[in-house]
Amino acid sequence: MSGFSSGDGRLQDLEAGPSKDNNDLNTNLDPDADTSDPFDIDQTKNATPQTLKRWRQAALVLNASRRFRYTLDLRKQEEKEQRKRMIRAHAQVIRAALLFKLAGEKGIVSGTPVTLPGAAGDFAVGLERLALMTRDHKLSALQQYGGVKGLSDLLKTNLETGIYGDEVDLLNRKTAFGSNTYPRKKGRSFWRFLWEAWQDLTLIILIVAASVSLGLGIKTEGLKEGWYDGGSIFLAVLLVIVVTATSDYRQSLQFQNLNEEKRNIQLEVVRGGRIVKVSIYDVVVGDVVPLKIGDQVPADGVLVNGHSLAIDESSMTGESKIVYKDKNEPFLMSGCKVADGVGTMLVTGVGINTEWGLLMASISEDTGEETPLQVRLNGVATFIGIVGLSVAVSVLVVLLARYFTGHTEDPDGTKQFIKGRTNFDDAFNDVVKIFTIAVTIVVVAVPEGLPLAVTLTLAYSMRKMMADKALVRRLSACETMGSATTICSDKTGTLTLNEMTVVEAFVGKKKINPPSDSSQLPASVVSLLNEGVAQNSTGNVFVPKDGGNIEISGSPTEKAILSWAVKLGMKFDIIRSDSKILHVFPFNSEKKRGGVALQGADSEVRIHWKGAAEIVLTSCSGYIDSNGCLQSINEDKEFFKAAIDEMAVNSLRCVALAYRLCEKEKVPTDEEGFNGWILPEDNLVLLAIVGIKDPCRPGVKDAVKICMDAGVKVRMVTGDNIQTAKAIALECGILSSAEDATEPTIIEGRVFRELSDKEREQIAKKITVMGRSSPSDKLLLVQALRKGGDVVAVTGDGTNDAPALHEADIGLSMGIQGTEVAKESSDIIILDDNFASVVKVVRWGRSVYANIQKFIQFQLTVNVAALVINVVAAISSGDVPLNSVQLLWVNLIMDTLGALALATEPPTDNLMHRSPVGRRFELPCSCQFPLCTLVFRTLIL
Ligand SMILES: Nc1ncnc2c1ncn2[C@@H]1O[C@H](COP(=O)(O)OP(=O)(O)OP(=O)(O)O)[C@@H](O)[C@H]1O
Ligand SMILES: [Ca+2]
Repeated sequence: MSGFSSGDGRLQDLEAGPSKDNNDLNTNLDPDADTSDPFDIDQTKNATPQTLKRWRQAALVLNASRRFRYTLDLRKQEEKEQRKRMIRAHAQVIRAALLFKLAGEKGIVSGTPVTLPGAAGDFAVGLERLALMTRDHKLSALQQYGGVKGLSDLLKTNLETGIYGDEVDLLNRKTAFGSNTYPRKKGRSFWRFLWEAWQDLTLIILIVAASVSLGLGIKTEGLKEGWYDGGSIFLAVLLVIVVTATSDYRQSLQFQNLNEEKRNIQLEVVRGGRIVKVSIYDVVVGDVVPLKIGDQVPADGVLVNGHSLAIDESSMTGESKIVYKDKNEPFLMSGCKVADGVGTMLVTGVGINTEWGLLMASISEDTGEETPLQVRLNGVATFIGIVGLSVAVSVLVVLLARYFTGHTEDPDGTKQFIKGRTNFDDAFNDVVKIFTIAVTIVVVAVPEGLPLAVTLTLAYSMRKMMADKALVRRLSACETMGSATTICSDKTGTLTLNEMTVVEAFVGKKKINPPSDSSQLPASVVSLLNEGVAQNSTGNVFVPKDGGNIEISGSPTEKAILSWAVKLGMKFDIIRSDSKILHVFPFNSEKKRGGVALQGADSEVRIHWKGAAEIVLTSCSGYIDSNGCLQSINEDKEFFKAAIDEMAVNSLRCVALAYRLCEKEKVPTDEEGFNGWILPEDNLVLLAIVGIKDPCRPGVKDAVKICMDAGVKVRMVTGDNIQTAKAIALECGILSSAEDATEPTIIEGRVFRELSDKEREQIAKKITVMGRSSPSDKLLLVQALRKGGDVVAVTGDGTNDAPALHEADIGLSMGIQGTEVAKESSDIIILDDNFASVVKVVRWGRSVYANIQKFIQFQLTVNVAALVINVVAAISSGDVPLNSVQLLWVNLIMDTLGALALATEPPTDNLMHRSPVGRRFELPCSCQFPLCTLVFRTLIL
C-alpha cells in the first residue's frame, strides 16, 4: 500500500522524517516509474487531470464531500474554461445581464454603461463608444477621434505627463467611466457551510439511527430515561457539524482574503508628470501607464508608443499566441501579459467594461488543489477504511447471529431474544442498536479526518507564513517546502538589499574619484554620458517644480546609474527632449544589455548601449579617454578587463556604457523597417564602466546557516558577473572559503549550458554558485537537480524566470521586484524579497509534516485500539464494551477536535536540525508506530 513506508521497524522520532543515514532517497525516484499505484503521486503541481481523477476514483470514500474538500474540482475547471470562451463570444450580452442583475440588487456600480450617445460627464467622449472601440478593435473609430493624440485630448490627458490626478480629477473620471473594480462573487455564508456539513453519508445514517433510538427509547423507558442514547448521538453529530462548518467557513474566509491580496496588483502610472505607484483598482480612464516586460495590462487601452511590444493574450483568448502591438494594432486588452518590449498605454476602459473585469466578476475563484500528502493520506485512509468496513460487517454478523440464536442476555439474566416470545418492537429496538454499533464502528474506523487534517494544517501554516511575509499561492507549496532539499536563490534583491549605488567609475583609463565628480571630465564626455544614461533607461527622474527632492524611479540598477548621472549634472528632461528616440532594444537578462537609437539635433544617429561590463567590452573597438579623445582599445582591453575584475572581486556589479554612430543609410525609414531593425552592436566606443555596490542583506548569513544545519543546500544562480557572485557568496556564507571556489562548484552559465544532459545531471549537485546565467540556465539546473532526486525550491523575479519557477517543486517569486508573470508562475510570493523569509517558509513547511505525523499516530492508535477491542469483545462475549455513543465521542474527538488541535501545533527549533524528508516522506505505518502506545490506548479504552 502506498503511503506506507518500507518500514524497518525502527522507532522513529516524530518530527524527524527519515533519519540522516537514509540514502534510499535516490532509489525510487524515477519520475515515471511505477504509475500503477494511483496514490503514488509525488508531485501534484503539474499532475495531469487523468492522474488526479484516477486517485480519486481509487479512494474508498464514504463522505466524498468531506474528504475532497478544498481539492481541485475538475469539472468546475472545465466549466471555467468554457465560460472564458463564452465571454469572448458574448461579452455584451453577459455584461448587460450582469448589470441588470446588479441594478436589481441595488445599483452599486458607479458609471454604469448607460447608452449616453455623446459625452460622459466633463468628457467629450462617451463610455459606450469608447468601450465599443476597444472591444471590437475598431481602428477606424480611433482615427475618427484623431488617433491616440486626439483621444487623449478628449480624455483630458497629456500623453507625456499623464492625467492631473488630484482627488477631483480622479472622482470625475470614476463617475464618468467607472472604476477598475468589478463586483465579486460573494463567498458562501456560514449557513451554507452548516448545510453542507450536514450532508454527509455517515452523519445522515447516524441521525436516522439517533432518531429511531430516541423514539424507541422514549417509548420503552419514558422521556426521562429514554432520551439518553439517541440524544447523545444527536449531540455528537451536532457538534461535528458545527465544528466542521466553522472551520470550513474560516478557511474560506482566509482563501478569500488571499485572493484579494493576489489580485491587488501595485503598478506604476504617470500622473502629473511623475511616476506614482497605485493599486490596479485605482487606475482610471485617461491614465497613462508605462508597460514593460512581465507586466499585466491593468485595463483596456490603446498603445501610445512602444518598441517591440509583444503581448501574450492567452489569458483572455485561451490560445497561446504572442501578438505584436503597434500603430496598426494598438488595442490592449486588460488581463494580458507583456511578453516582450516596452511601451506606454492610454487607458480607455476599466472594470466591468473590460472583458477581464467581466470574467473576474462571473467566475468564482475557488482554486482548490490537491497536495501530495493529501493524495497519499487518502491511500492510508482507504486502506484503514477497508479494514474498518470488514470489521464492522463481521461485528454486525456476529452480533446479529448471537442475538437471534438467543445467546445474549439482559443484565438481569433474561434472554434478550426468544423466538416467538419477544415482541416485534423489542426485537426491532435491539436490532437497531446492533446496527448502530456497526455503523459507529465504520464511522470510527474510516479516518476521514486524515486528509482533512492536512488541509487544516496547511491552512494554518499558510496563515503563519503570511505573517512571515510569504504569500502562498498554492496550498501544496507549504508542505512541499518542508521537504525541500535545495534552494536555488538568485542574488540580486534576495541575498542582497537591492539598494544600489555607484561607488566606482572609470572613464577611459581614469578612475573618477569620487565617482560623480564631473570636474575631472571634459564637458563633451559628460554630455555623451548623460545622453546615454537618460535616454537609454526605463527609469525616470522627476524634479518637482517647487524645489523639493528629486525623485528617481526605475529598477534598482537603473536608479543607481540615474542618480550617479544626476550628480554628474544630468538634466534629465532637457536631455530627453534634445534628441529623438528612433528605436529601443529593451534590456533583457538573456542578452544582458539594452540599447537605444537616437537622432540628435544635429540629425546624427547615435546608438547607446548599456549592459554587463565584460560583455559590452567585447563589442568595443575603441574608448573615449578622460580627455575626450577617441582611442583604439586593442592594447588596453586587458586593462579594462582587470579593472572590471577588481570591482567584481569587491562584490560590485559592473555596468558598461558605450555608444557608436550609425550611418544614415542604415537607419530604416518606415515603421516596418524599425520593427525589424536590429541595432548594430559592434564597433562600440566605450564611455564608462561603473561599479555598483549592492550590500548583502543583514541576516542572510544566519539564514543560510540555518539552511545548512537543516540539510538544505543553498545555491546561488545569478545573472551577475561570476566574480561578483563569488564575492557575495563568500560574504553570506554560501561558499565557505575561496579555495572551494573551483569549477564546478562555481560555474558560468555558458559552460553549464553547453554540457550534455547526462553531464549536467552529474555536476548539478556540485554547483554552488552559477554566474552570468541566463534564465534558461536556471531552468536547466532545476531540471538536472530534480532528475537527481532533489526537491528543488527556486526563487526568481524576472519574466523569463517563469519556466524555472514553474518547473521547480516550489517556485518562489519576489513581491517587490518580481514581475506579474513571475508571480503568476510561482507557488509562493516572498513579500519582502528577503532570503530569510524563504527559510522561515521551510520551517513552517516542516511543521506541516511533523503535525501530520503526530496526527496519524494519534488517529491510528485510537482507531486500531477501538477496532481491536470491539472485535475481540463482539466475538467473545457478543457484546461491545463501547456502545455507539462512546465510540462516537471517541471519533469526534479524534477526527475533528484532534485535527484542530494537532494541526495548529507551532514548529519547534528541532525541526531545523534534521535532514529534509525529500521526495518520499514516510508515513508512520502499522509496523512503525510505537506498539506500546497502541497497547496503552487499548487498555485505557
Ligand atoms: N537596467 C540595466 N541596464 C543595463 N544593464 C543591466 C541592467 N540591469 C542589469 N544589468 C546588467 O546585467 C547583469 C545581469 O542582469 P540579470 O537581470 O541577468 O541579473 P539580475 O536578475 O539582476 O541578478 P540576479 O539573477 O542575481 O537576480 C548585471 O550584472 C548588470 O551588469
Ligand atoms: Ca534575476
